[in-house]
Amino acid sequence: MTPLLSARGLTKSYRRQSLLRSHPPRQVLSEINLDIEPGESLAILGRSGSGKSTLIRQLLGLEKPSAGSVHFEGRDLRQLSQAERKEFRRAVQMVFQDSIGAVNPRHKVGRIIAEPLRHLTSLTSEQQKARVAELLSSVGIDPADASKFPGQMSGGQLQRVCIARALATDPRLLVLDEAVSNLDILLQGEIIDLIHTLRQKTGMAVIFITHDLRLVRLLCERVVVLKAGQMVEMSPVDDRLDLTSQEGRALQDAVLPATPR
Ligand SMILES: Nc1ncnc2c1ncn2[C@@H]1O[C@H](COP(=O)(O)OP(=O)(O)OP(=O)(O)O)[C@@H](O)[C@H]1O
Ligand code: NI
Repeated sequence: MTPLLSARGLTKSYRRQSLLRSHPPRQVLSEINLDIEPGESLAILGRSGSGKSTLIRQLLGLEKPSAGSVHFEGRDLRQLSQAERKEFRRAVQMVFQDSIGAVNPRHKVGRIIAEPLRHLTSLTSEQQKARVAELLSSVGIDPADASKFPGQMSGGQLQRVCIARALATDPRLLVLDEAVSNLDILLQGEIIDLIHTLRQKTGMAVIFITHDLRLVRLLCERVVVLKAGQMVEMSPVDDRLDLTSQEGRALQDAVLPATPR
């Protein structure tokens, strides 16, 4: 089956600006090869600064890689037609870590969630309103809050608004970049149940960027470990989650509670 997304030789360097002298560009992703299969659930682990968000920005066509390519259902992102790009935007949705920065503070919650419906679907405004109410309820927010501004919502509520927005177009791939880590445990459970149900209902694939190995074990079938921009491990996830690479083991040991001495 054709992968949803296929990265080959994905490399990214950033020019380091400095007034005094020019530095050689810094390579932060090196030669990543990764396929995302329809319906799968993949975790991307790695220390802070290891390249997780940079990898996602390349995979989602939000940035141009310095080398390598990304294919969406077999089509090179660089050669998508207008219509194919619109379909790509509809099918692949993302929730960023920083939801406050991801919304327009002057737009009401209902308009924020309806954004992708307006640009990427042909729903009438009545149908959009109904879909927004359905989405708000599905993330545990009162549909009446559609008339609130972001400034009237808590951080956790806003994060759920962003998750609702990402789910608005029934995506085939949802990317969550540390998107539940700052929700309280109860809310995390509700969002994880929602994603689990959606995956069963619609076959939606999910990529979790997370430091939370509990989440990986609960929801993911495969895990990729990044270290300084390189993929150092790709393993299946079973209930034990036994990472094999040195970096994977270090991440695992770092989070397991120290065994009582
Ligand atoms: N626009 C940019 N310009 C220069 N360097 C960048 C840019 N974006 C990311 N980097 C660098 O690339 C490396 C990877 O950053 P990235 O945000 O992908 O890490 P991460 O794994 O998502 O980290 P975290 O877990 O803290 O979110 C970091 O060293 C970062 O400083
Ligand atoms: Ni990140």
